[in-house]
Amino acid sequence: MHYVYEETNSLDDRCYTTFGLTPEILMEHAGLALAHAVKKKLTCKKSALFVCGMGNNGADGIVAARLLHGAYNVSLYLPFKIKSELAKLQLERAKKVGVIVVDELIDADIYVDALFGAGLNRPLDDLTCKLLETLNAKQGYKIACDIPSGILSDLTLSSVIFQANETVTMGALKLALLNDNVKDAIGDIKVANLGISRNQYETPSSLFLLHKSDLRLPFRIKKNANKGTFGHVAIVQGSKEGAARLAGMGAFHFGAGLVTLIGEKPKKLPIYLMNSETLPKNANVIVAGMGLEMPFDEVALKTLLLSNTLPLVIDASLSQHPLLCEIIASQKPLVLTPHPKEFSSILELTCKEKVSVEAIQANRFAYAKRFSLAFPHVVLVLKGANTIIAHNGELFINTYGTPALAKGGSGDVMSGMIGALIAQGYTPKDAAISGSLAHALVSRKFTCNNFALTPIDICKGLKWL
Ligand SMILES: NC(=O)C1=CN([C@@H]2O[C@H](COP(=O)(O)OP(=O)(O)OC[C@H]3O[C@@H](n4cnc5c(N)ncnc54)[C@H](O)[C@@H]3O)[C@@H](O)[C@H]2O)[C@@H](O)CC1
Ligand SMILES: Nc1ncnc2c1ncn2[C@@H]1O[C@H](COP(=O)(O)OP(=O)(O)O)[C@@H](O)[C@H]1O
Ligand SMILES: [K+]
Repeated sequence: MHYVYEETNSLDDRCYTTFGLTPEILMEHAGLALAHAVKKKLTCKKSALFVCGMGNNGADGIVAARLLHGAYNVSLYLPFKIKSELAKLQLERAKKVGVIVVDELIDADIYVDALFGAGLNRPLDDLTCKLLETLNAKQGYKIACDIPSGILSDLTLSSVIFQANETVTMGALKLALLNDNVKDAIGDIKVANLGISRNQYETPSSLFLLHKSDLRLPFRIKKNANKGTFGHVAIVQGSKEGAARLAGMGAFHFGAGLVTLIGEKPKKLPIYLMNSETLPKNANVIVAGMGLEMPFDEVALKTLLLSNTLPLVIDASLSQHPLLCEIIASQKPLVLTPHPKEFSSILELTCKEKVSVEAIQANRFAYAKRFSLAFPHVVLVLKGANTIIAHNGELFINTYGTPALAKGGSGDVMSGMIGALIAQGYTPKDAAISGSLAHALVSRKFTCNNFALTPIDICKGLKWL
């Protein structure tokens, strides 16, 4: 996993004060990384246009244009009067080496957005939005310098954002690139070294971007084993039977030795899933909430969930029921797996905070972090295009999910998978991280049309991870 930062100015400052680097050294490296990314897409016949703003983001673009000029067909477009001293200096240098400055948005094969970066602290005005719209409408490969213009430093968005195929971000990963609402605008992210290795540039952070290598699959190492070795997942069945069945399949396919659905005998049940009216004695985790329609027998459910010490995975309707407060108050090991609407209910129930889904989605990180600090024993899996696993103030961000997962039932499967890992001895936090990663990575394994993936495919795909 890699650290992620709300802001990187303090990391730049540390380079100056601790390592004796200068803003110019950092900028030369930022420009070099940007030039490198442009060069990869430029053949001798192709052209690149650097659209540069008035600040240091623009200055990075000017440096990159200077580095490429002579060997490649590049030009600069500067729609605003240059403000920053460094940008003025870089422009002077670029002109001295003969970089062409054009006075309109000309056609090119590659467009570089170096208009605004980390300094964008208020929404763009109409004129700039129009400029971005025109730029977005152009054919060609699009590269954003540091952050696509239009994403503000506080994670709010302008009405238009540069739509990048690729973002070359300076020094370290920024949280602003990882919110759900910019997933379509950032393209692939590359992190540029700024004259010092990334390890040295970075300081510890409580925010992490998960990597494939963080996935720990529940391989069976022990040879002298039996089904009991791999745990028993109990899944509470609701009136919508299919949901618990999918969770059960997710659990079984992800290595649980035994899986029992608790409730009336369902009409259809995969042959490997068991059914019981009561909690099996050897169950070691309970998964509940999916398919549970109100009203349900609250007293019976409360007894089932709270009259034992088993860890819980709570999903769907239970996120919206007052019983959740008692579950949290019980201090049992607990994983919550809400989507944003369910998380809105959780916040209202537990923090007495009415927060709309839109407000949550605008800054998922802040709400997830606040909740996890308020309830440090709870692991929150806030689902979305980029799922967040929050625990005691730490956020782990999983960006591997794809829209193939946007289908009824895929969340049920993931809750079952997390239950399976807890049953096999993972801590709730590790189970949430590996369960979420496996769920997302499976969606990338299928080469079928992405509209066709089903929750059952997710279960089946686990065997190929
Ligand atoms: N040492 C440094 O400072 C480094 C800076 N770097 C680059 O510098 C960028 C940050 O540069 P700046 O701080 O100059 O900021 P930007 O270049 O992102 O923005 C320029 C200026 O625009 C103004 N502004 C903010 N919102 C606006 C709006 N809605 N409409 C019009 N103007 C607005 C602000 O006053 C800001 O200073 C980074 O994103 C990165 O690309 C890199 O070169 C690495 C080193
Ligand atoms: N666009 C997307 N990109 C990545 N993952 C997605 C996307 N849409 C949905 N998902 C994932 O699919 C799952 C959907 O879960 P959920 O909304 O609870 O569905 P259900 O309750 O029907 O099972 C979540 O894990 C979510 O992160
Ligand atoms: K930019």
